[in-house]
Amino acid sequence: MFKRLPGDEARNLVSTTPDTAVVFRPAVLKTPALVTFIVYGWRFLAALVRTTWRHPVAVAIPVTLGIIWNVYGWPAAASTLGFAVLSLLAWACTAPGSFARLVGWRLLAWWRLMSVYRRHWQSVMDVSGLAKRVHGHVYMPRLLRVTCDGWADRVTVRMLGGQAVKDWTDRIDNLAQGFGAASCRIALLKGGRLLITFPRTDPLAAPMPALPIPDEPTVGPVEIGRQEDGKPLRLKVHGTHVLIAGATGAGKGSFLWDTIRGLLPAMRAGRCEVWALDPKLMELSFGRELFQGRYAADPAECADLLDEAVSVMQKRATRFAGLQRSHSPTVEDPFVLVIVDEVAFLTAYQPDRQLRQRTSAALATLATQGRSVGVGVMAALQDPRKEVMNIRNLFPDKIALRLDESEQVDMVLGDGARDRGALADHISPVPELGAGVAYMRLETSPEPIRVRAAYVSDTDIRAMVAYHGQAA
Ligand SMILES: Nc1ncnc2c1ncn2[C@@H]1O[C@H](COP(=O)(O)OP(=O)(O)OP(=O)(O)O)[C@@H](O)[C@H]1O
Repeated sequence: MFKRLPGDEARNLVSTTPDTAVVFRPAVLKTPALVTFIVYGWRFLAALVRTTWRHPVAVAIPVTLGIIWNVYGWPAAASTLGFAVLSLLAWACTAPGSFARLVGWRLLAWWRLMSVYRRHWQSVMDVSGLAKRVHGHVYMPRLLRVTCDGWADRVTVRMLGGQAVKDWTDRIDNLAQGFGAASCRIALLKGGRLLITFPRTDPLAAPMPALPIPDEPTVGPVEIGRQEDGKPLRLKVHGTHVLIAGATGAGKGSFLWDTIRGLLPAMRAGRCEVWALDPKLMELSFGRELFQGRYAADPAECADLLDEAVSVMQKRATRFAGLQRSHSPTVEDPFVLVIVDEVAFLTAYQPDRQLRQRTSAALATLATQGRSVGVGVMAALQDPRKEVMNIRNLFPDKIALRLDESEQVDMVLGDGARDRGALADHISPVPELGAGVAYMRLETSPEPIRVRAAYVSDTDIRAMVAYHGQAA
């Protein structure tokens, strides 16, 4: 039915309305053969120039081999080809890193471009509604570039004029399924250009054991796990406040214990103190010796401890005023990290209204004034609604573990985070697959990143207590 017919036959295709009153007959215009040749010749030339411009190496190889064949005969061309292949193999075996960077990922990118993205581009754009039809003409977003690394394909796209980033973020599922990936992320590169990341593998699929305790005392970003691209996950705690939200069993405890583990040498050296508020009595009590008396579980004691932190903060602010604008941890003025597990117990579920208000006020004061004087807050909670945690916006860095509802993702990570690919409500509830997996949105980078915290077991916590005790 859709076969192209020569003009003479097309002219005879006649269709009518059901009552045969109106007859449709296609108009056939005869194009001179010369015009057709010129058009096809021009298109061929343009494609040749475009291909040479875009893929100079890929074009140079067959052209060089062709010249050698022509001048010296086919055995010389075959030997050159064999020598080149063997050299590449030797390079790949002896220096796989540089081979992958300079050749391997480029070849893979070309292969993925041809076999996946260019092949399915039109159909995926059409079906997902990203291509537009105006007066019978189809406008297609342009596929500009594909690059690869060990983790993902990164596809650069030019949007259609008039399209918004939201048009694309609304279709991340269509794009991922269309190109055979499990998920995808979308980021704006510059006006009109998007970078779409399609992960090929998942380095976070298996749980990670606890990381070694660092050798050097540091309060700088502490390594607590791995990022989706396989790079180490370093969490900044000094000079910020961190909010961690996740349903029960999502693995919030891992983030708390990994952070304490990373700070342990600094704690032992006296340059960092962790103050623990553990209203559930289940999480931080296990290593309470580490907190050197700054541990509270009873709500009234928690409020007292928070007031003490506020007083430390205010005294420092008075001393620092006019002398320094940022804090460097010392034994005299250590970095104080106030960790609050299940903060909602204190700010929302606490029946004593006065205590509730005192706790909320102290937390808000710390969160607004603490970071420049070396007092940080790391709070964990299950329910991120505003009624439960009305100061969640005071935390510059946010982590969303598995959440029960899709609306909760933006409540934790901020507006638009889920559209940008932070599918925290899709994280698996199976502990081996999903516990400790989270999306992070940092103050310094609005794009959410997928991460997994290492699992700190009870044995690891006991070892941490022993390590800390050695110095005392
Ligand atoms: N990083 C991790 N990797 C693999 N498994 C983990 C990780 N963190 C936790 N788990 C598993 O998930 C279980 C629940 O973890 P955890 O108690 O930390 O969750 P939670 O979010 O603190 O839950 P709750 O709010 O109920 O206390 C743990 O017993 C452990 O088996």
